[in-house]
Amino acid sequence: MMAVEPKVAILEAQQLTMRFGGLTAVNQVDFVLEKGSIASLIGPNGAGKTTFFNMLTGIYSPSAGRLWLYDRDITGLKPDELTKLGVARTFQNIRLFNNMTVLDNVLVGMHSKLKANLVGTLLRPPAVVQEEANARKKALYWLEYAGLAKSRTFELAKNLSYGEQRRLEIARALASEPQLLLLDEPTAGMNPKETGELTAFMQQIRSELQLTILLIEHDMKLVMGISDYITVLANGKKISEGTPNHVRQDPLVIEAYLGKE
Ligand SMILES: Nc1ncnc2c1ncn2[C@@H]1O[C@H](COP(=O)(O)OP(=O)(O)OP(=O)(O)O)[C@@H](O)[C@H]1O
Repeated sequence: MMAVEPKVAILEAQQLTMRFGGLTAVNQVDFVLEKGSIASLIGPNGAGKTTFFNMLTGIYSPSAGRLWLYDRDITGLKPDELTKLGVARTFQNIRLFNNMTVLDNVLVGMHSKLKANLVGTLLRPPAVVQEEANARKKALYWLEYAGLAKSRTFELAKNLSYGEQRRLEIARALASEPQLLLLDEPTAGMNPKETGELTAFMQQIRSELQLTILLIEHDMKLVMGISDYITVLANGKKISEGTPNHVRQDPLVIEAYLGKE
C-alpha cells in the first residue's frame, strides 16, 4: 500500500485585513496554502490580490489578522526577513535593475543570504572573495536553470526581451533558495508559446525543487490547468475556494466576473 503523505500547511492567513484610509482592500481573509501545491489567487480587477501578496511578502504590514509560515508567526516581518525565511516573489510590473547586467541582477537578489558585511566587502579578505565566487557560480547556475542563454549573462537587463526579463526575475527569486514562490501575473504580456513554456517551467520547479507556488493570474486557461487549489477574491473578500472544477461552477464566481444582470 502506498503511504499517504500528511497535508502540511506552509502558509496560513487568519482574518487578514488591509485598510487604506476608508477602503478595505483585503477584508478578513482566511487562507491556507498546502506545502508542495500550485495554488492561484484570482478575482476581478481591484479585488485585492496584489495587496494580499504585498502582505504575504512584508511590503505591507496587515491592518488586522495574522500570518503564519509553518508554525511561525510572520505577521509584520519585513521583506528581507521573509526572504531569509524562504519566501520569494516576482512582481506584476517587472522590477529589475535595468542598467545592471543579467548576472548582477541575480547577485543583488542573493545579498540577503551572504554573510559579508560592508567592511568585509571593502577589505576583501580571502573568505569574502571565496563567498563572492560561490555566489557568482550559484547565480550562473540559476540563470541557466531558468532558461536564460549564456550569451545574455553580461547583457543589461533592459536589453532583454519581455519573456527573458520574466525568466530573469524568476532566476533571481530562485537564487534566494525559497520554499515558497509567489508569482504576480507571470504570463502578463507573453505570447501563447512563452506562456506554455512558463507553465511547464512552473510544474518543473515545483517537482524538482519541492517548491510551493502561489500565483496571481488572469489567464483562466492557465489557472484552471495548473492549479491544485484556487482562491477567489472580490472586493477584498474571499468569495470562493476549492479545486478548479468547483470554482469554475460556483455561481458567486460567475457573478463576480460577469456582474449582476
Ligand atoms: N497603496 C494603496 N493605497 C490605496 N489604495 C490602494 C493601495 N493599493 C491598492 N489599493 C486599492 O486596493 C484595492 C485592491 O487593489 P489590488 O491592486 O490589490 O487589486 P488586484 O486584485 O491586484 O487588482 P488587479 O487585478 O487590477 O491587479 C483597489 O481598490 C486599489 O485601488
